[in-house]
Amino acid sequence: MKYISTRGKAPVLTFEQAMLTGLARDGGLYVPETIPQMSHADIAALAGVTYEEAAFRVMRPFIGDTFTDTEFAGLIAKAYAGFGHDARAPLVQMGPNHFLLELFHGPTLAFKDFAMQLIGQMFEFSLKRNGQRVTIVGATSGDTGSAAIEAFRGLDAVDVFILFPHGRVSEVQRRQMTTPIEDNVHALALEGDFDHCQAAVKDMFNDFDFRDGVRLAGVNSINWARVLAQVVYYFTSAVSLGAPHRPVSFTVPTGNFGDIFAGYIAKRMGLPIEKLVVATNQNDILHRALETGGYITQGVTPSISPSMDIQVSSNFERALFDVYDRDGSAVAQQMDQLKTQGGFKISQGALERLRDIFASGRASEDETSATIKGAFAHTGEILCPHSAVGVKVAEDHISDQTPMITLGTAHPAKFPDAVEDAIGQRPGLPTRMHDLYERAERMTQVANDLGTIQDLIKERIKA
Ligand SMILES: Cc1ncc(COP(=O)(O)O)c(C=O)c1O
Ligand SMILES: N[C@@H](CCOP(=O)(O)O)C(=O)O
Repeated sequence: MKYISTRGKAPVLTFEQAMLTGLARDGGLYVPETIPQMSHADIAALAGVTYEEAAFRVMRPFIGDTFTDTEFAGLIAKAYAGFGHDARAPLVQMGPNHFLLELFHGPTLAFKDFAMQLIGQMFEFSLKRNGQRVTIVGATSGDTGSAAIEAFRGLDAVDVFILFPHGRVSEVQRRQMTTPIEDNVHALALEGDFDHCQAAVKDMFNDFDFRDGVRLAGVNSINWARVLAQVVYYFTSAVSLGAPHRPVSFTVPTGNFGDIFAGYIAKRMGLPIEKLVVATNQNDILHRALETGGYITQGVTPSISPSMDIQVSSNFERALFDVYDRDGSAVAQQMDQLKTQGGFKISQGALERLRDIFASGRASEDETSATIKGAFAHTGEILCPHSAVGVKVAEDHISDQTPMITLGTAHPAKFPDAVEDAIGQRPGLPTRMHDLYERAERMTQVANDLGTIQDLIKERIKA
C-alpha cells in the first residue's frame, strides 16, 4: 500500500513513513493511492466479533508490511485495553431510528482516544525498531491535545508539544494537558485561536530546516493513521444495526473534517452509508461551503462546543482531492487561495459530487443547549455540547427508512458548565480522574510568533 500527497508533488511513502512524517513536504496530506474494498461477505462477517478483531480486519489492508499480523493485533489489543466499556463504542437509542455512538469511553473521554491510543502504540513500536527519536508538535482545540499527551507521556523516544488556544478550551481539557508530570510533555498556551495553532504547526512542517533538525512528527488528523483508526467504528456501529443488509446514515459533529472523512473512507471501502451529515456549530464554514460552494473564512467565534471552533478545516483538502479527480495541482491552487485570499470557490462539478455524499446542517448556541435539555428529558442521556450539535442536525435529517447514527464525540464531564446551564446538573468525572481539579498545573504561555515557538521547542529538546 502506497500513500500519495493531495498536492501531488511529495514523495510516495509507505504506511510507516506516512505515519511518522505527518504533513507531506509539498504542504499536502497523505492519502492511500487506492482504497481497499470490503465485500458484502467481509462486512457481514464483522457481526459479533470484538471491536479489536473488527479493527484488525478493517485496518489491515492499509498497513502494508509495516507490522506483521501478530504485531498489529498485539498493538490493537494494547490500544483498547484501557477503555472503560467492553464494547469500546456502544450504541444508545435516542429515538425512533436514531442512535448515539458513544465514543467517549477512552482514557481522555473523547473520540480522539480511538486513534491516539493506537498511534501511541504504533509510534513506540516503529521508533524502537528503527532506533529513532521524534518531536511531536500538535495543535488542539482541546481534545486532540489531551489524547496525544495521554498516549505519549513518558515515552523515551518522543517529546510532545501541544499548542492550545489560551483561554478557549474547557478547564477539564486544559487540566488534562497541564497536569501530567512527565518531562517529555509540554503544554503551550498560545495567544490566538485554534486556527492560529494549526497554522503554526503546518508552518513548522513547511520549514524544512526546523522540521529535519528536530525530526518533527505530527499527530493531528493531518496524520493518515489518525483517520484510519477512526474508520473502524463506522463499520462496527453500522453492522450492529444491520449493515451490509441495510444502509445506515451518520451525522458527525465536525470541525477539522477528520472524523467525517473517516466515514467517507468507510463508504468508499464498501460500507453502505446513505448519507454522511456534516454538523457544525456557529463556526459553520463547512455547512456554508456545501450550501453555496464558497469556502470562505470569517474568523472563529467562541462557542459552547469549543473543540469545533475551527474555520480552516484541514481534512476538507482530502475530500477535495477526490472530487477534483485526484488532481493535486487543482487542490494546491485552492489551498493557495485559502492562504492568500481567505477562501476559494469550489467548482460546480466538484460541489455536486460533494453533495452526493455529504449533507450538512448547523446548530446555534440556543439549539445546542435546548438539545442537551431535550435529550436528557426524553432519554436520560447527558450529551456533551458537540454531540448535541450532532443530535440537533441529525434530527433534521432522519428518514423513516434508514437508521441514523450520530457520533457522540466527548463525555459531558469535559464541558460541565455548558451542560449545567442546560439541565441544571453538573456531570461528574469518572472516579479515576477524581483529583483532576487538585493537581498542579504546568504550562507555558506563548505569543503567536513562529520563531519564538520554534526556539522554545529547540531549547526544550536540547535539555
Ligand atoms: C468533542 C469533539 N467533537 C467533534 C470534533 C470535530 O472532529 P473533527 O475535527 O474530526 O471534525 C472535535 C475535534 O476534532 C472534538 O474534540
Ligand atoms: N477538535 C480538535 C482539533 C484538532 O483536530 P485534529 O483532529 O486534526 O487533531 C481538538 O480537539 O483538538
